[in-house]
Amino acid sequence: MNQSKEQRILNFVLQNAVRGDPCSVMDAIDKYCSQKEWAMNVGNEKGLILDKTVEEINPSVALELGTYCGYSAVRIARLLKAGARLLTVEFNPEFAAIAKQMIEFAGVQDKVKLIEGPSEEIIPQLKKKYEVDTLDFVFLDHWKDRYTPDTILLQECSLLRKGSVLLADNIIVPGAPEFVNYIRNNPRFQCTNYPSHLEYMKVQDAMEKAVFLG
Ligand SMILES: O=C(NCCCCCn1ccc2cnccc21)c1cc(-c2ccc(F)cc2)cc(O)c1O
Ligand SMILES: [Mg+2]
Repeated sequence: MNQSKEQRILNFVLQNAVRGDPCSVMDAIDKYCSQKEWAMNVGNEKGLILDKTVEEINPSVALELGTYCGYSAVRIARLLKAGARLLTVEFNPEFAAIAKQMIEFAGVQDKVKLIEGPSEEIIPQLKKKYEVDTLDFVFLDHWKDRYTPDTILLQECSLLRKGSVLLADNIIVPGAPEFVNYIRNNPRFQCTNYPSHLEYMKVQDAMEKAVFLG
């Protein structure tokens, strides 16, 4: 049974990165996906925007929608203070299995809770089943047509508080036009656009930050 691309990425990390060193894991994934096989990790250029946003907020509780191979989960978790945690949601069981191994190899497993399932099912469970009060930070990187309904669902579930920060990937490619329209015209959010490039490509992309005003 021939391997998936995601398994090849994990194997490259296991052979080329240093166990317990998150940066070496990120570097190995970026090296493989820029030189061998493209993959939809947030990458190092947009990753720096993600880093700065996480460092600015210093979240106690963060949510990621769209784990994929775990690149951004490792990227976020490495910056979290003692006792802080990242909940990351992945819909595809194969990707979740790869991400679990990636997160453990990077040594950030104590800060990360990987949850398998669709966001519309998981978000309503966060308070009771996952003991979340409110979310300090949310990274949107899953189905682009779920960014808006899930942002609405987060509000309906009282998971956002004054100052909660959303950061959305792929505003240009593949694009999230409905989300951009929703969030920029919503008086309860203060938005900032961060032009960048599609991971590993010379193609324009952007991230959108939205601060919930309560
Ligand atoms: O599609 C993208 N990501 C989403 C993958 C599927 C998410 C599924 N999923 C995960 C959790 C979850 C929870 N609930 C419901 C569904 C859920 C994506 C695509 C591109 C891209 C692709 C081709 C191209 F030519 C250019 C760009 C680049 C990116 O950076 C991306 O992020
Ligand atoms: Mg993305």
